[in-house]
Amino acid sequence: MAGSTFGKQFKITTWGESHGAGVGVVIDGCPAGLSLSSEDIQLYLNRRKPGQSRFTTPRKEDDAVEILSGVFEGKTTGTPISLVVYNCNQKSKDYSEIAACYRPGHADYTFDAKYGFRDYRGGGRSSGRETIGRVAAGAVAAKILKELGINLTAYTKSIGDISISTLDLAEIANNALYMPDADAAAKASAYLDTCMQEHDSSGGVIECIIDGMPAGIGEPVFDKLDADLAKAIFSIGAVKGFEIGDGFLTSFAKGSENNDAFFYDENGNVCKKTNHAGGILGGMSDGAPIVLRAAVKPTPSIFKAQQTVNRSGENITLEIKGRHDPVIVPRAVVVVESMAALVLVDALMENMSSRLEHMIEFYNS
Ligand SMILES: Cc1cc2nc3c(=O)[nH]c(=O)nc-3n(C[C@H](O)[C@H](O)[C@H](O)COP(=O)(O)O)c2cc1C
Ligand SMILES: C=C(O[C@@H]1CC(C(=O)O)=C[C@@H](OP(=O)(O)O)[C@H]1O)C(=O)O
Repeated sequence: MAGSTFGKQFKITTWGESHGAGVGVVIDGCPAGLSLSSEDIQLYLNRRKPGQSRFTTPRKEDDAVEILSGVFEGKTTGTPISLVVYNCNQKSKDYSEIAACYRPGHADYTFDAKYGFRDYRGGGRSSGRETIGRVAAGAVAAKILKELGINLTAYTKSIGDISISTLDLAEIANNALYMPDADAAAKASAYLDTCMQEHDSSGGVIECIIDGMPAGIGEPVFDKLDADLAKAIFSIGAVKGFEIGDGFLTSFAKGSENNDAFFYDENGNVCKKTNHAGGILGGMSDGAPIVLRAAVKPTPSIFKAQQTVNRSGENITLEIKGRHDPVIVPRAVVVVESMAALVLVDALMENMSSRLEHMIEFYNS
């Protein structure tokens, strides 16, 4: 199975299945000298782990991370960092019927079409559990970014048609939905309760704001910063839409409305009066905050009866059993933040070879 490796300089390979022994990641290309502990990583994993509230899968996992390599005396050594989380609460019996049929909206059919054989337990490799490796690596990337004064903040922007109308950052960690608006969180919770009573699920939108990114990061043409971010975010299961800045809304605007006017601030820095571009122009950061959004579809495994087919050529009615997220959005907030962090670290590393004068300065210093 190819495609489990992401990044060029700061490279990650995730591995593992939802009902296998465990899941994890190998990070290759992390610079030596970063202070790193399992607690740094655990803080991120705790935001993603199952069983956090009535709006997450009831599967009980601590998702406790172990650092197997690459860290010595509390600091990264520059060698591969291997991180593991053991699976402790698999209930594979729930998947005995799914082994012989295809859940609408999940990857069962396409896995069978490709490989002719699949680990059907818990969705195998296509489980949301695969994102543990991404988040563990994202925690390391975010720590590097912090050293450079770059900070990422992600939150739930909407659930169903209930959107935030305030951006109270202190509120994000106060509600189970990671919404920066207590009123919207209360309304969204009531909506999700109704969805759950109806044995249904909901989608929503995640927004991520990145502050402190210097201008000029990202490679023109194929490796544009926005293109790399799009690939990173689209690689998360259940993500069906991606936007930078005004995104799809730019199609309704006129050039005079959409262009962000430049001006010099009192220190002579180039600034913009608005940020419709979402912090990226020509595939390179423009110094304004990078603003991206991901649209997340409703959880495919719902308890409502659904029409599908089995592997014996029959049309059947499927009633899924098991433990599923009634909404993926809140658990995916930290996954989006982590994937964005991975892209930014990689782009910053790539950029170190963009100017001869920088190389001379570095090697002669
Ligand atoms: C954090 C996270 C949790 C998820 N939880 C579930 C779940 O409980 N049940 C489910 O059917 N799908 C869940 N998914 C979504 C599936 O993994 C995803 O829909 C599936 O792999 C098919 O991929 P696609 O939706 O991108 O086409 C989750 C995804 C993520 C990122
Ligand atoms: C356990 C997690 O979420 C799982 C994601 C998932 C899916 O199909 O994506 C299906 C369920 O798997 P299982 O039936 O094996 O418990 C969720 O519980 C996790 O993300 O850590």
